[in-house]
Amino acid sequence: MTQGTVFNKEEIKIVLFEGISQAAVEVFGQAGYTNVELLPKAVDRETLLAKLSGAHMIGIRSRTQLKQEILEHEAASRLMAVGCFCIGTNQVNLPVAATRGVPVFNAPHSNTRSVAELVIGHTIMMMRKVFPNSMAAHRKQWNKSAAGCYEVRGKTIGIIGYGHIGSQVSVLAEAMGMKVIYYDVLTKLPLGNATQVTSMQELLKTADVVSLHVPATPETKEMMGAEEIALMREGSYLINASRGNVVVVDALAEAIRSEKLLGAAVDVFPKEPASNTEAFESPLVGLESVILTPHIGGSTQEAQRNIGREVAGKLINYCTHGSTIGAVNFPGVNLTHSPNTIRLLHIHHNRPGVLQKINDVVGDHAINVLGQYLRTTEDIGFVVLDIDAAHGREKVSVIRDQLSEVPGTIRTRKLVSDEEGDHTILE
Ligand SMILES: NC(=O)c1ccc[n+]([C@@H]2O[C@H](COP(=O)([O-])OP(=O)(O)OC[C@H]3O[C@@H](n4cnc5c(N)ncnc54)[C@H](O)[C@@H]3O)[C@@H](O)[C@H]2O)c1
Ligand SMILES: O=C(O)[C@H](O)COP(=O)(O)O
Repeated sequence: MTQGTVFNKEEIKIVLFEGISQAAVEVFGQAGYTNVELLPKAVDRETLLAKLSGAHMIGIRSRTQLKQEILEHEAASRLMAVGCFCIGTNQVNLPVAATRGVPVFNAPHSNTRSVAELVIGHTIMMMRKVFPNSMAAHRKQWNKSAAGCYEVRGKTIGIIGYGHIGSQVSVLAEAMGMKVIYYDVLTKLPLGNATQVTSMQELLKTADVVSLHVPATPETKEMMGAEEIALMREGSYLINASRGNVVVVDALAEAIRSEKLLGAAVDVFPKEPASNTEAFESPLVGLESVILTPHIGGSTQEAQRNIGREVAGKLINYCTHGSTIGAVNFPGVNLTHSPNTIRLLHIHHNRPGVLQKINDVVGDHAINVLGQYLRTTEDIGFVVLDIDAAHGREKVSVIRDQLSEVPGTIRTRKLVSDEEGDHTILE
């Protein structure tokens, strides 16, 4: 019989990469998770593997790539959950994480306002040529001129992707007197006086400023190439604060050089430096009507603090209670305290017969099951069994061992609660 390894909360190893907010460490600490290492930046592959070794949970932002090779590496064998302390989760191979029994959590809302504000800032800065004039002034050159400078009032902003960020850009842009049109693959409720258009082509032909707010998917990869830029109005502007590979950067650079576009603002790039010490390279470097920002759309104190709290909370809920609410690659089961129970988590491939086998194992033992939960996605099944602690840990360990033998099992975990129902020990 395998008893499994017992970990108290303070033994759960948590590594946070990429300068995640101290607020996360505080939230972990308040919940009893004190073994937290906070690294200031993204690390190279070797350091990543070294830090992963023995880690139960890790936190990353957009730079750390958790590819199949990393997730399947021996160093990641203890990895129980991943927190993306940002919105995007495209840096993680989500299906592989799921089939390793590793739920991935993110913060889908916490930095959206920060991005929307930056986009509005970019819009005004571009249309008033603030950056080239400011840089000239720093060189002691006085460029007082109205040439090529415009108010945003009365102009049309075209938003591609009307989700959490796009819709907030819509509200802020309208408050400044802009007309808002948007294109989305889904029918979205228009906020204020915004209007949904039926094709991206229509939007590109109409808008004075085009702002991209789509996720990184195979469909959005290079969705703004030379052909699409050619459809844009002469002398219009493009903003990309979504993901770098949504735009073909060479095509954008060419459109700026030919003055087809009067300006652009770009916060995300197909290739971004892994750390602040690495040089930034892009075909857009040196084009002064392009505002370049180093992927700082969500980089505000407010956003980072909120993200730190939100994602740390989700990881704690998973570790302590097995709750997967908010996971992007896993069936969502909302679990809380359950006094005097031993909770078994069974993660399995979602294929016919697994559930029957689980029930057979449980049925073979005369036990009092206080709660049973099941959620599935297309690929993954997640069963939670709350067993009366009166049956004792030994007996439940036998059941766990048998459940681990069920064909299709990915992973099992055992959480033992105290009288208050806090699952303090993980085996
Ligand atoms: N620059 C930054 O620092 C920063 C910060 C946060 C988020 N982001 C990025 O911003 C993007 C949007 O974030 P969000 O929170 O608004 O996402 P969201 O999921 O709320 O919204 C995305 C919208 O895009 C739509 N969409 C998907 N595919 C599309 C397509 N092919 N054509 C048109 N519309 C499409 C969806 O239907 C959805 O409405 C993501 O890529 C995210 O990673 C960047
Ligand atoms: O996906 C996100 O939330 C943004 O791209 C921000 O990423 P960051 O946390 O690496 O700044």
